[in-house]
Amino acid sequence: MLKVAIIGASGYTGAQLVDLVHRHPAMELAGTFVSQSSADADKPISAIHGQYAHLSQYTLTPISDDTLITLAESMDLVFLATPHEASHDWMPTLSKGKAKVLDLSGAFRIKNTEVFEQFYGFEHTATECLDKAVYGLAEWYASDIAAASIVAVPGCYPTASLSALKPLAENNLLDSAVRPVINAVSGVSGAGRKAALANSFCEVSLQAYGVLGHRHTPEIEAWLGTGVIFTPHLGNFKRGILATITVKLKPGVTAEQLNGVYQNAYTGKPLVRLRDSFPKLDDVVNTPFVDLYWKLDETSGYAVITSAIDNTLKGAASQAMQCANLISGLPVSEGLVAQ
Ligand SMILES: NC(=O)C1=CN([C@@H]2O[C@H](COP(=O)(O)OP(=O)(O)OC[C@H]3O[C@@H](n4cnc5c(N)ncnc54)[C@H](OP(=O)(O)O)[C@@H]3O)[C@@H](O)[C@H]2O)C=CC1
Ligand SMILES: CC(=O)N[C@@H](CCC(=O)OP(=O)(O)O)C(=O)O
Repeated sequence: MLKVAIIGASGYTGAQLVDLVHRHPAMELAGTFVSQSSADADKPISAIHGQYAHLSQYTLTPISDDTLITLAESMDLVFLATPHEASHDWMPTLSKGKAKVLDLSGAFRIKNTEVFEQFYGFEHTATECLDKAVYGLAEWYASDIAAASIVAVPGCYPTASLSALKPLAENNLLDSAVRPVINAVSGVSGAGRKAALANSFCEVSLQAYGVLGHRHTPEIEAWLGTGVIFTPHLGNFKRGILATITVKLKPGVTAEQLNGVYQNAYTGKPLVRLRDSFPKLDDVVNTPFVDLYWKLDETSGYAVITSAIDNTLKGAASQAMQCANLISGLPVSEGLVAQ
């Protein structure tokens, strides 16, 4: 059995990982951690998340520098489900031993360190780790992930956006003069569990935010290889992301060609579902899938693609588990869906 620890286990994605690791046939959950000063220190996970009321055996232990060293030496896999800066600060210690580290934060997703100052508000100094980190978009970088010691699991909006756009970019179908336009709506769990006025029940009402300046714009652009216009929206629901993406294709691209490109990209990829109608959020909430559907107007060359995911699963925890499977030589969907 692979020995696994989760840091940030009380948060939305961390608790989701507790459940996934607990149910995984080849993994043993050997430690669940929170920050040193956590209000949830020493509580069982069952006391915080009612849906895990059956998991009272996992206690939330405050992390320390000594513990990080021990985890690096003794674990096979460590998941960091922590804020960007905590992941940034801890990665050098955690990645020194035998443990492979899967980081759900944004701290190691982009190679250009200027992005961190501009979009994340901190100076990136963990250069060696950043060099080593592999981007964990599981359907696209599987062989790199399998050989990695540090995986930067993609953000939720980038997962939805790149899953829809990579087949077009990789096959050189995008009209380079027109940026893809991504409009995406996320449930409030995307903002994490800690209280904030903007995310409180009476304040949330469908609204755009981060317009022309969200930190996921440089992440999408870095891994797509082209500029995009990305507009996130906060919706008054708990889970899920629905991204509606408008692209201009090169002259002469046909609907049949477009269908072929998606089929080729995702045949044999069990966690991508190519649909025959536009997916709705309920189709993917509480699942590890990304659902895609598209329509092309051959006359104008514009296509609209819809991508739907659960932000805490395919957008975070289950994609992290796909990466953990790949890094461990297991089938990518092990513990996620029955084949
Ligand atoms: N929610 C989502 O849909 C997605 C989240 N992510 C990323 O995943 C990571 C976790 O997100 P999410 O689960 O939503 O976050 P939450 O806010 O729900 O949970 C954060 C976890 O980290 C712990 N933590 C908080 N502050 C610190 C700190 N300074 N040092 C160490 N531990 C700390 C928290 O516990 P405590 O404070 O009690 O110690 C908690 O266990 C973040 O980097 C986020 O950006 C990525 C994709 C999607
Ligand atoms: C609704 C909401 O607030 N969503 C988050 C994105 C969550 C995510 O993917 O996070 P990271 O890139 O931070 O890891 C946001 O817009 O900041």
